[in-house]
Parts: sequence; structure tokens; C-alpha cells
Amino acid sequence: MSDERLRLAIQKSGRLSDGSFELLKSCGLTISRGRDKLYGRVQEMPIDVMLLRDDDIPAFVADNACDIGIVGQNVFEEELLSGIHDTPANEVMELGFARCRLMLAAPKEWSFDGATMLAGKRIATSYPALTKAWLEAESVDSKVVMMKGSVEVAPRLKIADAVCDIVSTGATLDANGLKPVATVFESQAILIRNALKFSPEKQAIFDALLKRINGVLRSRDAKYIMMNAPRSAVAAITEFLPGADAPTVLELAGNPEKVAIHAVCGESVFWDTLEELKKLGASAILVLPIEKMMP
Ligand SMILES: Nc1ncnc2c1ncn2[C@@H]1O[C@H](COP(=O)(O)OP(=O)(O)OP(=O)(O)O)[C@@H](O)[C@H]1O
Ligand SMILES: O=P(O)(O)OC[C@H]1O[C@H](OP(=O)(O)OP(=O)(O)O)[C@H](O)[C@@H]1O
Ligand SMILES: [Mg+2]
Repeated sequence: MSDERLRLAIQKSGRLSDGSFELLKSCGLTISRGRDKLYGRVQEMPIDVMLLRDDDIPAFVADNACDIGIVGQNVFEEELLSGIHDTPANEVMELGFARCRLMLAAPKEWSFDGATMLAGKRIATSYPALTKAWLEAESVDSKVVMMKGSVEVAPRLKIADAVCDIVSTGATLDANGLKPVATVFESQAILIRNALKFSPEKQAIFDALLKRINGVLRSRDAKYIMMNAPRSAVAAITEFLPGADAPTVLELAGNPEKVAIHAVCGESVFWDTLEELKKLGASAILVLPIEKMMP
């Protein structure tokens, strides 16, 4: 038996780590952590886990210190654009968590009327390559000031006129007297892998992990929906159900006018969806979570 193990890099603590641990847990994987907490082992599969600063993850994967990693698309694209690795890692898939935007933000008192307003201004950011690429695409000539952290305080300290920083709710910008004015990059957590070919053993572990991740992602939005409805409304309801294949239609004992409809909805089921279903004659609607789904 081979003792080959797949080496996975995830963020030690921060905005990506909860989602990364949760994803692994949903895949049925538990990590036993070493005492230094920088290294863990997956119990159910031959996978080693390295717990790192998020900025180090693309380099660890590119340099083959790890085989795969979970990192923000923003950090990964920044490294790709800055061209620091001869053979950078490859993006495998989007993971649907840690969604945020890299945004240009300006003092609230600015009446922003387009990118040209930034000409000749100083923009503070931790993402100089992404920021410069956006400015170039907009044909604007600004000075980009690199800051490792606390970017949003730069205008107050007169280090810069505007910033280009990560925004989720916008609360951080607001608290610092700034407002978002343009989106530079939309980001979420992604899975990346080393560009080299894996050994057959490692490839098999990777494929098994991917199968589980895909199963989890597919079931994340999916819901099992059940309702009663007039027999005459089945076609309209089927057409309306979000992302559902052919539903199961069952007889209701003692009520020939009505049927029970069961379906797996592949997309989110919102309150609005339920209102529409009611309008189409549905009643006793139940929406149930799906834990796992295999095609
Ligand atoms: N407010 C947010 N909401 C959602 N995702 C976010 C948010 N802020 C950052 N992210 C995403 O999570 C990644 C990590 O953010 P975090 O703030 O934990 O980084 P950090 O402080 O640099 O951590 P580290 O100590 O690992 O270097 C970001 O690169 C981005 O992809
Ligand atoms: O738009 P918001 O919802 O306010 O989120 C944006 C903030 O979140 C992140 O920082 P975090 O809170 O993780 O702290 P950090 O800057 O110390 O990493 C990011 O760097 C922004 O500052
Ligand atoms: Mg970091």
C-alpha cells in the first residue's frame, strides 16, 4: 500500500478558515491537529493539512510545498498578475464562501463621477497588481501606494487620497469616512492545485476529495420541496420550481382532485418562490435541506 498523502494548505485563522474547516467537515473529514497547530492530519483520508497565513498559500502550492490549497481568489489573482512564480498554481474550482469585492473607495465628501477623477491621485492598497490592472483598463494614471494592512485609514492619515480594499458589508469603509465607488474584482474562496502532474496515488486521493467537495457544493443550495396541489396545476408548478428536474407526483388518498408533488430544487428556494407556488394553488409546502447529493 502506498503511503503517499495529499498536502492541503488552508488559512490558520481569519475570514477563510471557518469556511475551509466547515467545507472539510461537510465532506465527512475530521482534522486532528498537532500541538503546534500548524499541521493537521485528516483521519478519514490520506490528507495532511498545513495551517498558514492566507498570503502564503499560493506560494506554498506553486512551489510544491503543498499540493492543493484553499485561498481567496483576490490573493491568488494578485500573485498571478504580479508574475512572481515561474509555474504558478492553477485554479481548480470556486467554493462559494468568503465572498467579497475588491473595491475602490473614496472619502464620502467626494462627488465621484467616474474613474477619471482618480487621475493623479494616490491610491492605497494591499493589491497593487489588481489595482494597477483596473486603472490601466480604465486608462487612468494614478499612483498606487502599497500597504500591508489597515488600508482604510490611509486617506485620514493623508498617506493616500483613496483606497482599493476588500469590502463585504461596507461597515469598515463607513466607519472610516469612505464610500465604495467602483468594483475592481469580485472574489470568493477557491481551490488551487500545483501545476505538476500528481502521481497516480495522489491523483486518486485528489479525485476522491473533489468528488466529495462537488457533492457538498451541489447540495448547498439544493432543497427537497414537498407540497399538495390541484392536479391541473402540476405543469405550471413544475415549470416554476427553481432548477428542478421532473418532480415525483403522488396520489393523495381520498382526494382525486389533488396530488402531492415532491422535487429536488437545484437552486435557492426563497420566500417569494413559496408565495408564487401558493398562487399556483399549492398548499402544505415543506422545504427540507439536503445533506449530500451524488449525481
Ligand atoms: N469581510 C469579508 N467578508 C468575506 N470575505 C472576506 C472578508 N474580508 C476578507 N475576505 C476574504 O478572506 C481572505 C482572508 O481575509 P483575512 O482578513 O482573514 O486575511 P488576513 O488578515 O490577511 O489573514 P492572515 O492572517 O491569514 O494573513 C481575503 O483575502 C478575502 O478573500
Ligand atoms: O465591508 P466589511 O464587512 O466591513 O468587511 C471588510 C473588512 O473585512 C476584512 O477585514 P477583517 O475584518 O477580516 O480584519 P483584518 O483587516 O484585520 O483582516 C477586510 O480586510 C476589510 O477591512
Ligand atoms: Mg493575510
